[in-house]
Amino acid sequence: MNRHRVIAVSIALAVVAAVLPVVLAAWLAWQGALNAENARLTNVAELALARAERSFRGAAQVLGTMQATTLAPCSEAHIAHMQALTANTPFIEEVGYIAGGMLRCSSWGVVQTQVNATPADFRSADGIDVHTQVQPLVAQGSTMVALQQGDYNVLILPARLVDVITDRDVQIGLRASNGQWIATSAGASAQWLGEAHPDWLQAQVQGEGWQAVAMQPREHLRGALGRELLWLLPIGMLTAAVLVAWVVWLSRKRLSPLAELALAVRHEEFVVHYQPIMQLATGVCVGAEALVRWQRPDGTMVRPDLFIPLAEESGLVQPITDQVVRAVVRELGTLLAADRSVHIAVNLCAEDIKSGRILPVIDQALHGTDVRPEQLWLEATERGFMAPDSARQTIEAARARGHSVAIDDFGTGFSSLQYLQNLPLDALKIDKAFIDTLGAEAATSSVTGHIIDMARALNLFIVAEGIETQAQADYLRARQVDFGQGWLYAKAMPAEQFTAFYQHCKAQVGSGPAVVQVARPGHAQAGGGPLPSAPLAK
Ligand SMILES: Nc1nc2c(ncn2[C@@H]2O[C@H](COP(=O)(O)O[C@H]3[C@@H](O)[C@H](n4cnc5c(=O)[nH]c(N)nc54)O[C@@H]3COP(=O)(O)O)[C@@H](O)[C@H]2O)c(=O)[nH]1
Repeated sequence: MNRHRVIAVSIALAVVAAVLPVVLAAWLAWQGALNAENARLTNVAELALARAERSFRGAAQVLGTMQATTLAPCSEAHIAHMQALTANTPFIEEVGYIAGGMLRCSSWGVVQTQVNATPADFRSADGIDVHTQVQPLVAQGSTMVALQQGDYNVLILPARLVDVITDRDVQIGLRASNGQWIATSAGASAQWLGEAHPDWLQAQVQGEGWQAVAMQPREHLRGALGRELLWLLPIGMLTAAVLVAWVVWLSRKRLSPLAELALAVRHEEFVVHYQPIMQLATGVCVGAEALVRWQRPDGTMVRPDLFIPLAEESGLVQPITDQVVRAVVRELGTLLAADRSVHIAVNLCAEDIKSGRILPVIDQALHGTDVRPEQLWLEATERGFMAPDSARQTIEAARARGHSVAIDDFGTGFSSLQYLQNLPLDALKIDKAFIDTLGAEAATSSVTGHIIDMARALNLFIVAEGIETQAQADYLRARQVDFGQGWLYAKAMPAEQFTAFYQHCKAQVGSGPAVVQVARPGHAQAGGGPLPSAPLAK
């Protein structure tokens, strides 16, 4: 993913991270309010049902008591008994005695009135007939519910059945299991309660033979929603803030140079350019230095001095070196196999010189190819040789395989001449900074001569880096410096161009001797003896 896509995806994620928790909090608050109001409404319906069941139980007891009485019907004692039961049983308005289709007497006294012989609306489970719309014969007024068993009935004021303390606009209804409405709270109608109303919440509770219904306007939810939002919204906003911070942190991490470099390593976004190395005395091209470049997906090329330090710091330089080694064999394998006088110098990091990790990697890259180890030179800066014991082991192992080893950027680090003398190196590359001073009358220009003398004393091949002028080349040739590279000859170029450059050079001035020799003499003494894998005889 390129930078722009990462930024676009990060922005999209940040928006989602900011909005989603808040929307979720609002939805949870809505659900919480809905649940709370439904629970409240269910509670009201349960209370109404309990109250109705209590009333019916009381009425059934009264009916049972009256049927068991042996008092003479409508006698004073009989009427007094009905009055006492009416007074002592909550919810009951009247107890009546019916015989021969006439209400003979009731808790009000002797009546003797014809009773409408309408069939009961339903019969309860315990055999009591229930008439829901009864106009009392004695106490004229509101319609009552009449419960009748045998010769007795009791009248109940329906509103009392659902008389639960609740909000004013909560409406309650009670109906039998056959759907027959028995009672509704004040202001509510059975018909209205039986219909669906989208602006109202409804709760139903089923009892044994009865069902209580409670309804309230949805606008009640507003208060409950406000209460839920009060604690859920801050949590949602806090979560959103944490998520947005996390997305920002992730995207910054992903956009960090290190993350980009790690991705480049994973996607193998590196290309190798080759800067020709020339024999100064003859102008023969003897090989090239492999120099890595990072080619980003958008095509831009990143210079190694911009990412190699970070790669070294993070350890990513090792997989980069591996990719360079593989690229060299892949791109120049044919040239190297066809012409043994060509060598390619590969830059190693300090860690690889210390550990020797790179050697089996090179073995594997060369395996199955016709490229000889002698054609791969290994370069490392002075930093790589700071731990002389481990460096010595790696150099010896490399040389035993046939590679030549050079110290790169010589003079810019903290080389100790003592360990330099004791390391079995093949070549020394003089840093461009010293070549730049040649002919400039600078104080450091005299140092260049001393470096050349010292390298010669150690019997090392000398390679001068960054030759830009003919005067520099002339000076170096006069001082018998072996090889040179720099813009005077050529800049680093892709493999194909280098192959063409080499072939052209070879056609003009010929090639050097083979770097692969039949019997390779050992390094008699570090820094002193004959050089084993020299590309050209000294
Ligand atoms: N560990 C690894 N380091 C690597 C690898 N590839 C390169 N590098 C190191 O990166 C540094 C910068 O390299 P680069 O930008 O490629 O520059 C090289 C030459 O292009 C440049 N050069 C050569 N001749 C001239 C010249 O005449 N003038 C001029 N201004 N510049 C010139 O010098 C660099 C060569 O450096 P050196 O390696 O010291 O020979 C650099 O330190 C590379 O080492 C890699 O694969 N691994």
